[in-house]
Amino acid sequence: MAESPPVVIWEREVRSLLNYSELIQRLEWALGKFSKRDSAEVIQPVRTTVPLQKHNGFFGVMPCYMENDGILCTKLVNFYNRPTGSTLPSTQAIVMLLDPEYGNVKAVMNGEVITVMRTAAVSAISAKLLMRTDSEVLTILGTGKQATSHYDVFTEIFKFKEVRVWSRSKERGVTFAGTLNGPVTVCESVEEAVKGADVIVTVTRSTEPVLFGQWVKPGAHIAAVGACRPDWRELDDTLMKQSVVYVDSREGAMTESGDVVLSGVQVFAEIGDLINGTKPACKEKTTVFKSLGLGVEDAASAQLVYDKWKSNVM
Ligand SMILES: NC(=O)C1=CN([C@@H]2O[C@H](COP(=O)(O)OP(=O)(O)OC[C@H]3O[C@@H](n4cnc5c(N)ncnc54)[C@H](O)[C@@H]3O)[C@@H](O)[C@H]2O)C=CC1
Ligand SMILES: O=C([O-])C1=[NH+]CCC1
Repeated sequence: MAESPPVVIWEREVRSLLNYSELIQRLEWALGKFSKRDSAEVIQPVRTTVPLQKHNGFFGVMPCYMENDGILCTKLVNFYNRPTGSTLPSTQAIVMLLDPEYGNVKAVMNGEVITVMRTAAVSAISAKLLMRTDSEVLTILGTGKQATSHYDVFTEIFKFKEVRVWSRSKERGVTFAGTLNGPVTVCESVEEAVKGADVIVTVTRSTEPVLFGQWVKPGAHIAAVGACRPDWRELDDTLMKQSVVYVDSREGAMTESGDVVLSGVQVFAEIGDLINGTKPACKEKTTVFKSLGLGVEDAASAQLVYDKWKSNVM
């Protein structure tokens, strides 16, 4: 009912309502709609970001309206470049689902779970579309929250023979390995971790390149998830220039991605173009999927949480 106060669906409940197979389906659907650039399907501007200079962070506002589907949503997200050793969280978020006709907020949800799960699910979609079918080795660079969700979804939906992980500190790598639901090889250096890898996920808070083209096997697929500011990098120019570059949003990449903007590469396609069949998947080439995170991904995920929550309470 329009007058009811918003329901609050928090961390544990959001986690229990989401699973990767449903999330992947919904996100493929949403990314395909986004790339049609049809305003009745999706209106989603590039995220507005307000610098929190004193705290080395950014406040992001991520609205999205899907008129044909009656979904109106916004995420509020704070993300920080915390100094090493800081115990403060690097991402905090809430997601609000609104009634587009009445204008009220229907639900307020924990946004951290949605953010870690939908980001990992979108990277998995990129790998489904762009990695070679004989891929055997997955490498994850970084050992934070996104590293965990990426490990979970990649090992759930693909069958890699080996998963490797690298952290700047070996000790953190070993601790991280102990938290996972499966085996992983902890590597001492990025070069060792990515040697011969078929799929590489970069989920660091680095602002300088950590992954260099000279180390990457030709034909590998890279899902680059960190470096979400125009002056931040995770990948070097060589890697960007030797790869076919896919993004979640062209406008987002040209505004927010240091790896795209500073290397001067051309974006080849959006992931939604692949889903819609309007651009090809160049699997035989080295491919980079530069992920920045979209409001439409949060909207589709939040609607899924809400639909499942409603079917549980009715
Ligand atoms: N593309 C997207 O949709 C999203 C991207 N992100 C970004 O993904 C990245 C990872 O996020 P979380 O896992 O939540 O962060 P986190 O703080 O949990 O983990 C970050 C990891 O990066 C490592 N790290 C920090 N500085 C580094 C450096 N200079 N070189 C190498 N490693 C370094 C840390 O040790 C840690 O392992 C962040 O940059 C975040 O802003 C977050 C949410 C969505
Ligand atoms: O999509 C998202 O929520 C974010 N992308 C970069 C930091 C947070």
